[in-house]
Amino acid sequence: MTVGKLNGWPAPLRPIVQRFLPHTRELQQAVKDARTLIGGLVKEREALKAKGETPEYADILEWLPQIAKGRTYDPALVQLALSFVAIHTTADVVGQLLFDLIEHPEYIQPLRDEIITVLKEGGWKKNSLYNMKLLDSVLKESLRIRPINQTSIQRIAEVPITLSDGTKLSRNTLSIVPLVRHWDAEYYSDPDTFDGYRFYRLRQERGKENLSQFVSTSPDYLSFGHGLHACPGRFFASNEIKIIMCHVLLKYEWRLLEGAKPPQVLKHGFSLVADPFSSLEIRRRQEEIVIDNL
Ligand code: HEM
Repeated sequence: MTVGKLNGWPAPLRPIVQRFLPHTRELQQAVKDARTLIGGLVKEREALKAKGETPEYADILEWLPQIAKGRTYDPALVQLALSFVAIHTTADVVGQLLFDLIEHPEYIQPLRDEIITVLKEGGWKKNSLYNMKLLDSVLKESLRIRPINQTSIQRIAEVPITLSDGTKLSRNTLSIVPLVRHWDAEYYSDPDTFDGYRFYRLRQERGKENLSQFVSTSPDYLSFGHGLHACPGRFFASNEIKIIMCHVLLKYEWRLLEGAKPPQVLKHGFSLVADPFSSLEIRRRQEEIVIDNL
């Protein structure tokens, strides 16, 4: 939003305007707060290490020095950037899925049945999440039809390069890869129709099991990018979203407020955002099995 507001100003004025816009001032304050919090944590750890104590932390603050290999970095900015790419994406995917299931309630009972069967058999194990194949398929279909961005891959050529089709890119050229295949009948039959079983069926086909999972990427499915820089957080996101949906599906029912307009995807630049203006009514239901303590 803030970038959008700033881009409304001519480029030479932006360094000046950014000091006065309420949105940018708020963000600058958030960065300051993050530096105080994270800087404090870094100092605390340094003090412990100086005393000879070597507690083990498995987090980005500990990994950063190894990754940086001597380059300078701001731990607060790294943490903020990571939180941004990890949280808003996951939350948006869950939000969109709730809307999709309102539009396609026929998937709700089969999804509940699958969750109950799998969790009864295997409990909360990673393998159980793998076995939620309909949930995996519904999620993948939701993110196929409505990815979080129309262009998942964006790159700047650091050196002049000629692509395999002969296209020449000069240094500093920005290239983007649009997700057009997601909506192309050559790659997906009836591409505009939400088919929650689409990838479930493909997983049954010999040789397509691995290609058709939520976390799989390919030139035909770019919601997580593809190749060397494909989203490394997608495995975590997949497990996280499935666990959230197990709780949501078994414990709640939801619908749009009476008379509300169907949710509209908000287009913001290349971003596609689950309708932030839509309100839902949510009601607790009696779950068939208690999943909290499995
Ligand atoms: C459903 C949720 C998510 C979606 C749809 C998503 C999508 C994406 C996309 C499209 C990219 C760009 C890939 C490219 O440039 O080729 C990306 C990169 C990245 N994502 Fe995610 N992401 C999600 C969740 C997460 C989570 C939970 C984390 C961290 C825990 C994460 C960490 C990252 C990082 C670090 C990159 C940069 C990778 C690189 O440049 O090498 N993402 N993600």
